Amino acid sequence: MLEVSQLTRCYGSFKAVDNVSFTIGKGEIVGLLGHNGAGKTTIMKMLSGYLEPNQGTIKIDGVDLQLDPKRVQQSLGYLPENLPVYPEMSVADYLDYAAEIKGLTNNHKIAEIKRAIQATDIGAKLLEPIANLSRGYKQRVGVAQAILGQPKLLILDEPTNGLDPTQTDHMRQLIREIAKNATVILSTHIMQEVNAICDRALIIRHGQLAVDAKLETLRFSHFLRLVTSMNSKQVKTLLETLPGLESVEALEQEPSKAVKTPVIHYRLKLAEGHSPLEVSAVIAQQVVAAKAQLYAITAEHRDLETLFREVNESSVTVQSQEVKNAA
Ligand SMILES: Nc1ncnc2c1ncn2[C@@H]1O[C@H](COP(=O)(O)OP(=O)(O)OP(=O)(O)O)[C@@H](O)[C@H]1O
Repeated sequence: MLEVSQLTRCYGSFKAVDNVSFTIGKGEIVGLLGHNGAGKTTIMKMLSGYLEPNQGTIKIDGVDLQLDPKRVQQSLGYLPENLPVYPEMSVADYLDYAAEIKGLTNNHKIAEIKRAIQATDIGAKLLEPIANLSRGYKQRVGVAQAILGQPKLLILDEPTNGLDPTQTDHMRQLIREIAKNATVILSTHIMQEVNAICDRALIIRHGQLAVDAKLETLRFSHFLRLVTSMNSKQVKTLLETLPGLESVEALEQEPSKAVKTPVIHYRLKLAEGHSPLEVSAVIAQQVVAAKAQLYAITAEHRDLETLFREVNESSVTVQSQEVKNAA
């Protein structure tokens, strides 16, 4: 659906976006994350055709944005960070104007405006001047103009910026609804946002793509929890030979001999490049084959805030295997 290849953009001698490549499939909701100044808005502006890259290409459904900007722009919707809304215009007039710019005409235009009003629930505000709207309603008007014409790709720059918790909730529901028929890329520096609505995260650090992975992959840490009746000596012997494991740590005291079937918790560190599911399956087989009790084996979950901090403070880079394979 969206193919971005080696995208680079400089402001004077400063490289704001540096050789960024990724692809996004149909129906995905992808979060573009990064600290203030990381380069998110610059990427969004290039994806929307508002800003030209110095290098690289952007293709939507195989069509190059630079070679055929009009055609590509008709299939995308863009909510910019700062809405270019005209304060003196009423909501209805503004949507009519936005629909004309998108090339919509006659009955199709009217039907599309109605659909966008309904989807964003702004029917009660149609005759209000935009200047009188709350921040949340302005944002909804911005989304309404972005979804006119049923774009295949929706680019949302900080869609919940400045919204209160209720408005944020509404906006997230709306994005999920829109994603049923479109691919969505949204920028944010709020990790809960990504947790709440995205399938995948791209983390930008100093203009470069540091992480491109599905959320389910990012949430896995490199640790497994094993609960078994085996004592630590048995566990170490059994698991020593497993290539997928780096270390084993017993988390609880060995029980006294008086207890018939001990229950011992272990934390196992996965070796680099090994999938938690794969290694868990092998461990489960080994424990059962040794005729010991297997009470539980689970992957520890990592919180995304920690990952985000690590990525920004160090040189952590993550490219998940699924994403690489899909590319
Ligand atoms: N028009 C411009 N001229 C010069 N420098 C710019 C311009 N626009 C952005 N920059 C710089 O490029 C870098 C990336 O900016 P960008 O707005 O893309 O970051 P961002 O990740 O969207 O940040 P934020 O989260 O604060 O919105 C920043 O260092 C910024 O100061």
